[in-house]
Amino acid sequence: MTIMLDDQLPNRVAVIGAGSWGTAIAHTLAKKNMEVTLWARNESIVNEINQSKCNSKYLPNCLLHPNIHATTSLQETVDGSPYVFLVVPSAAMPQIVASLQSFAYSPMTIVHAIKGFIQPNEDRVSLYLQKKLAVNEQQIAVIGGPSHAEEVVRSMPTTLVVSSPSKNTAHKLQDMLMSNYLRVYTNPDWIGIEIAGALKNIIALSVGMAVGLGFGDNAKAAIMTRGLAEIARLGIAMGASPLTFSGLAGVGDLIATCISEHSRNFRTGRLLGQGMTLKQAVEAQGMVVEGVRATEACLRLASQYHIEMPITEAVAAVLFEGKQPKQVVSLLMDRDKTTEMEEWVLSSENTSWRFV
Ligand SMILES: NC(=O)c1ccc[n+]([C@@H]2O[C@H](COP(=O)([O-])OP(=O)(O)OC[C@H]3O[C@@H](n4cnc5c(N)ncnc54)[C@H](O)[C@@H]3O)[C@@H](O)[C@H]2O)c1
Ligand SMILES: O=P(O)(O)OC[C@H](O)CO
Repeated sequence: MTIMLDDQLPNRVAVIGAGSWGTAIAHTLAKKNMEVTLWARNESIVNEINQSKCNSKYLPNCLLHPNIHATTSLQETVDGSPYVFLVVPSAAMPQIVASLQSFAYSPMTIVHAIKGFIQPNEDRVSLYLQKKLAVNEQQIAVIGGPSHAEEVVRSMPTTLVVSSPSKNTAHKLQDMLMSNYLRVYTNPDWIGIEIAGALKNIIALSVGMAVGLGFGDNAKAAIMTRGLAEIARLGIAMGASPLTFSGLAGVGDLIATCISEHSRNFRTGRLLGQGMTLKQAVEAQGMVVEGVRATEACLRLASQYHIEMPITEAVAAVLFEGKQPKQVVSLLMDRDKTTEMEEWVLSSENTSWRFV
């Protein structure tokens, strides 16, 4: 394996967000000999990380690398760091960005690992960063792919995908993150990676509901497959490459999220299927459930781009219209008959295999 030598990696990096994924990314970078400053908004989490090398709320029973120093000061976190990893829930972004603006932060490279859109305009995170910070697209990168923090922090084999309009940045990130248990691919389609990462959470909610209702593997496979079809339809309309949806950020992350006990989205859906209210099911996680906000954002995007998204609509009916998961099954099963190939007809110039 050709991996960049330690002296070619930055000495210092910053990670904003000490939840599960921010902490796991900080640990990963620290293990590659980088000094990591990790921002948490909560003083008790900062103290626990600095004193006991633990983040017991988000990653219980994990010993974190000593190269991690936590702080509640955002300015201290980013000062002198050429790479800033942004790993907070999408809902926290306006607040974080406003704080960065308050000390006229001018970043070198921002790498985000956020799987959601920024409301009220349903911006992709990279677009939001360009609008709000003094940063051009060459200075932004995104991390996607099937990656539960709980497994990464335990050095369990995992793949990620990184993307940036700057090829150098993508390759640098690949070197910064890659190790004998973490294999990192590059992919030039950062639009597709952002969209796939946000939308798979909606499908995981839906698979969770099906499991909560007692349905079987046929239903899970159907929702994942047709879910991927609707993710790809919207993604392609928004400028993504169709190929990304068959890659790690697409089908890879969809599988990891829809089948895993680690997934907060899957577990929330399952509790909804078992009869809990949305509030109860989300509170039971104690962590972010990005799929709820993504459903709202996705419905607006689907309407803007004139894309049919029946599974997302069914999830929205449960989340926001008080419908029971059992009631929306017929919304999906009783629709007009159709062809499986319709998205390709929409997306391809190749007419040789169309049913026309
Ligand atoms: N957990 C994973 O395995 C994983 C993997 C890949 C991507 N992600 C994505 O990473 C992002 C962060 O998720 P996470 O799993 O680390 O979340 P989490 O729920 O584990 O932690 C969220 C962190 O953000 C903080 N936070 C919440 N609201 C905030 C606010 N308004 N301002 C500042 N901080 C706030 C919380 O205190 C907490 O430290 C999400 O978009 C998620 O989809 C998560
Ligand atoms: O726990 P979830 O549902 O937010 O999913 C975590 C990651 O995105 C899986 O790749």
